[in-house]
Amino acid sequence: MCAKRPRTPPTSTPINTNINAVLFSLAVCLGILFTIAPYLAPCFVDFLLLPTTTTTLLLHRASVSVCSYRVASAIPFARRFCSNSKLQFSSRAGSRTMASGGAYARERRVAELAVQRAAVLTRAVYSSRVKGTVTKSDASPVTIADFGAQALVFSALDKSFPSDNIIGEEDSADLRENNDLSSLVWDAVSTALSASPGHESDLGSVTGQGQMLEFIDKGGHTDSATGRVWALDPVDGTKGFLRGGQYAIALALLVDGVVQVGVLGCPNLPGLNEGEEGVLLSAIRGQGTVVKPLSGDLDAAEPRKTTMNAITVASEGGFCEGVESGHSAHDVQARIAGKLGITKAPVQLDSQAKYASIALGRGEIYLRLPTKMTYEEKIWDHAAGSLVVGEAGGVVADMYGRPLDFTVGRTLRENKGVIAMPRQIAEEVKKAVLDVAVEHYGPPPPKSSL
Ligand SMILES: Nc1ncnc2c1ncn2[C@@H]1O[C@H](COP(=O)(O)O)[C@@H](OP(=O)(O)O)[C@H]1O
Ligand SMILES: [Mg+2]
Repeated sequence: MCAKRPRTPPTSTPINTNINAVLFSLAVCLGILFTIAPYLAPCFVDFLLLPTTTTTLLLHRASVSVCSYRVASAIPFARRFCSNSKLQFSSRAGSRTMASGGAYARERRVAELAVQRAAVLTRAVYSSRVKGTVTKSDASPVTIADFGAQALVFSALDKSFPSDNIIGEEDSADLRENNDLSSLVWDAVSTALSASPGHESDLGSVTGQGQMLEFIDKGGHTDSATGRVWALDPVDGTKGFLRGGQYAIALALLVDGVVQVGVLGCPNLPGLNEGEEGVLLSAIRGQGTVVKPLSGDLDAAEPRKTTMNAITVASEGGFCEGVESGHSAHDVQARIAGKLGITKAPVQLDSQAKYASIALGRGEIYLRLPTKMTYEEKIWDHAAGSLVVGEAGGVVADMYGRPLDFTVGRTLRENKGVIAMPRQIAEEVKKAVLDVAVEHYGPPPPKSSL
């Protein structure tokens, strides 16, 4: 696992920086002009009433001090003006890049392209007989697809955002102990690279097996609260992937512990057009959620805005849950659904395809109640999905109604369970979940003692 990486320098381009500087200066001048104009009048009076009298002297002094105060206050005015105009200044978090599409447009584009390229690999492994499954120390499975997709996405992050930190689900320990498996992963990576040429200036490449292992190990960062941190689940829902069910490639950018960009590639969800398979959802905080087909030229594809079903009572909706009964408590979820008057049978889907489905309006509520209170949800299982739903008009919380806290490292240790639903029914659902949760698991543990 890699050591802590250096602090993130701004990644804005010089052109953007220059534009910002010119606009900032203009705004300062405007601020000065508008704010000191009323106070210039006494100066003219002063000039006209020569020789100077005590009264005009006082007036003059007052106007000069008010003017200097106003000039000073023109700076924050300019800052506010520019930030309202979505022009950005370097922040403590380092930077956000600006492109024609606004803040974080470049991060979203690179993330989409990286997820799409990773999906080429996962799809090939999905339809291959050889999956190279090994069991990790936590008893969960990992495959050629998980390792290969992680190598491809991290090569893109390394190329486009070399100073950013990364939290990734996998590391290369199993591959370093097993050269046959490592060779199979390299075969999959090199095949996917040849099958999806282009965009090397953004996505980089992987030049050999050694570099592949190095890329896989770039995801060992532990501090999720500071600066720019990418969180990746290369194959979320590995059990679903192996079973022939749903899975997702989930990539998110956190800035100072807040998810700003989320991208979900869901190769097995029904596509946007008849006969198509796979969707690519992406969200930038404050800019909504859009969807594109997962295959094809992403730069040419028109992003389609997506919003959740704005139902006003929960009983009108349906809920989805995971397939694995070991990952969420189906019986508790059924009780909550009953309390809400939901009559439709639950839709079971693996992975963050659940977040994607409700963001696409193909369902309304997502319930994930813990099977054991000691389990800590992983940030890569929720970072991208929670923003995709939040920006599609949804609310994501834990079972006690608390917002997900992405600032506490690689897990969501301050939260228990996860629920997501349209904003319009959030209070109703949160209350029902809280009642059942308190009854079943006990009252919410105080923060930091979980
Ligand atoms: N006991 C448990 N409770 C909740 N989630 C668990 C769990 N054990 C594993 N998981 C997580 O559940 C994820 C899959 O979610 P779902 O059940 O919704 O498909 C897994 O992601 P990976 O498949 O990436 O390991 C894993 O991180
Ligand atoms: Mg996962």
